[in-house]
Amino acid sequence: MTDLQSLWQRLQQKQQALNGVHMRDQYAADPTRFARYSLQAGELFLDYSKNRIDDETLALLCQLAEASGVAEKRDAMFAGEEINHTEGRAVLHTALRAAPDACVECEGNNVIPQVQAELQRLEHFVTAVRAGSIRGATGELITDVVNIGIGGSDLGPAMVSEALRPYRGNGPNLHFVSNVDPVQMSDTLAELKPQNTLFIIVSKTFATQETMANAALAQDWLLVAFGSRDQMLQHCVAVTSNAQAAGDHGFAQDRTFLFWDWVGGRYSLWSSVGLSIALSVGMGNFRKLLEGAREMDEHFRSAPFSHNMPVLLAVLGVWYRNVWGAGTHAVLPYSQRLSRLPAYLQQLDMESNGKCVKMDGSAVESATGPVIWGEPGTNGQHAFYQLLHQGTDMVPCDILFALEGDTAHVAEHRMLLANAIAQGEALMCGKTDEQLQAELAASSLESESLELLQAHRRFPGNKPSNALVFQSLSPKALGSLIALYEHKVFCQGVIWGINSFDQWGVELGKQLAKGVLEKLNEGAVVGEPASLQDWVLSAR
Ligand SMILES: O=P(O)(O)OC[C@H]1O[C@](O)(CO)[C@@H](O)[C@@H]1O
Repeated sequence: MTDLQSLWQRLQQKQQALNGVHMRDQYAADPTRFARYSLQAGELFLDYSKNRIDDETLALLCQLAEASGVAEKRDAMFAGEEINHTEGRAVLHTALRAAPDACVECEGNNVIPQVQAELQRLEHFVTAVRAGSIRGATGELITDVVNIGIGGSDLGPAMVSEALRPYRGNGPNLHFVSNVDPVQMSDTLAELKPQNTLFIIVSKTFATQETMANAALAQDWLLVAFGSRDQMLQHCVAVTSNAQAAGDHGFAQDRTFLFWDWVGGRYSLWSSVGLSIALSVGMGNFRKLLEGAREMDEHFRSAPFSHNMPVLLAVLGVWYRNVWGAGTHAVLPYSQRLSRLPAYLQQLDMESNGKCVKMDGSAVESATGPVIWGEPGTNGQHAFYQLLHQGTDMVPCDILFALEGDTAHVAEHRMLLANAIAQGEALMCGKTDEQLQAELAASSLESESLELLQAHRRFPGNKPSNALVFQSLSPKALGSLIALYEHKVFCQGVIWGINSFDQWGVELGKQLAKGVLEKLNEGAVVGEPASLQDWVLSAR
C-alpha cells in the first residue's frame, strides 16, 4: 500500500471515529480549541475550530498534502514551470503581484520587467482618465466606464470593484456587461451618454463570442453618436493577450493593454484585466490589492502546512468532499460589498477543479471539486439556511465578515456581526434536546403537540464552518482573501492529481452553439421537428 493509500484509509477510520462525536463536546472538553484551531495571516484571521476534526485528523490531512506533492507543485508554479501541461503553459498570476525587484523566469526570461512596464502603462492611463487629462472625443470628461468581458474577464473586476466601492473617490462609475443577451447592453447604454463613456473590451483571446458581440453593439452606438470611426475608437480600449487580434479590430497600441498566456482568465484580475478596478479606485488602491495578494503568496510559500491558511482550507475541503461525501460548499459573506464573491469563486473553483481526469489522462478515483454556491449571509438566512441547519446533506460553509463596516451605521453593522457569529455557533452547537424541552415546556402547548414539535424543532448541530475575518474590507485585505482562495483551489487540485489550470469542458457548448447559430441564421426546418433545434427553427 502506498503512503497515500494508507493516509486515505486512516482518514476514513478517523471519520468513523469522529462521526459519533459532537463538536460542542469537543469544544467543552478543550478550552484551548479556539486558540489552537485559529490563525492570523497578514490581515486575515481564520477560525477553523468549528470543524469535525481533532489533532490527529489535522496531522493526517497535512501529511496528505505533503505526500501529494503540494510543496513541490507550489514551488514549481512560483518558479514558472509549465505546470499547465495540457495547454503547454506556465501559471504565473503570482508574478503579477510579485515585488518589482523579484526575478521570475518563464522559458528563460524574467517576466517581472514586462509586468512592471505594463503596470506603469496602466498607471499613466488611469491617472490621466481620473485627472481628466484623457477625455472623450468631444473634450468631455469620462464619467462612466463599461467593462465588456465574460468569465475571468468580468467576474474578478466586477467582484472587486463592488467590494471596494468606498474607495472610489472621484473615480468614474463602473458598469459591467457580460451576457450576450442584448438586454444587458441595451439597459446599460440607456443610462449612458456616448461623449462621457469609455468601453474597456477585455478578452484574453479577443475571440469570445459574447464579448465580441457586445463590443460591436457598443461600437455601433458610439458610431451613431459620433459618425466617425476615429472618434468611436477614442472611447474604447482593449485588454488582451492577443495584441494581433486587437490590432485587427482597429485598436492602436497605446489603447491596448496586455497580459500574457501564462495568466489564466480566472486568475487575471491582477493584470491589465484589473483596469476597470484601477480606474474606479485609483492606482494606489489597486497596488494595495496586489500587495495583499503578495502577502498571502509569501505566507503560502513559507508557513508550515499546519499553520498555512490556504493549505488548511484546502485539506478541510478535501476532508469533507472525499471522506464525508459533501458535494457542495457554501460561501456566506456577511458583507453586502462581497455579494459577488460566491459567483467569482464559482468560476475560480469549479472551472479549476471540475475535472474527472488526472494529469496523466487516467480517470480520477475520487470526487473532485464541489459545487460552490452562496449569497450574502443575512439574505441567505431567510432563504436557504433552513437546509444548512436541518437538511439531510452536510454543507461545509465559509462565513466571512469585517469587524468594522464602512458606513456611519455602527449599530447596524453590529447586527450583521451578531448574525455571522450566531450562525457559526448555531451550525456547530445546534440545540440540545434538554434545551428544546425546556423551551417547549415553558410554552402553553399540549403534550401531544409538544412531542411532534420537538422532532421538527430539533437542531442537530455538528455542521462545519470556517470563519474568515478581517478588520475592514480594505484593498489589502481583499487582495489577501482572493489569493487565499486561489491557493486553496490550487492545493486541492494537487491533492486530486488534476490540472486546475485548463478548462476544456467549456469548449463543446461553444462549438455546438456556432453550428446552431448558423442553422438559426439559415432559416426554417422542413418536416416534423426531430430535436429542440428543429422545433425552435419551425416555431420562429
Ligand atoms: O477572456 P476571454 O478569452 O474572452 O475568455 C473569457 C472566459 O472564457 C473562458 O475561457 C471559459 O469559456 C474562461 O476561462 C475565461 O475567463
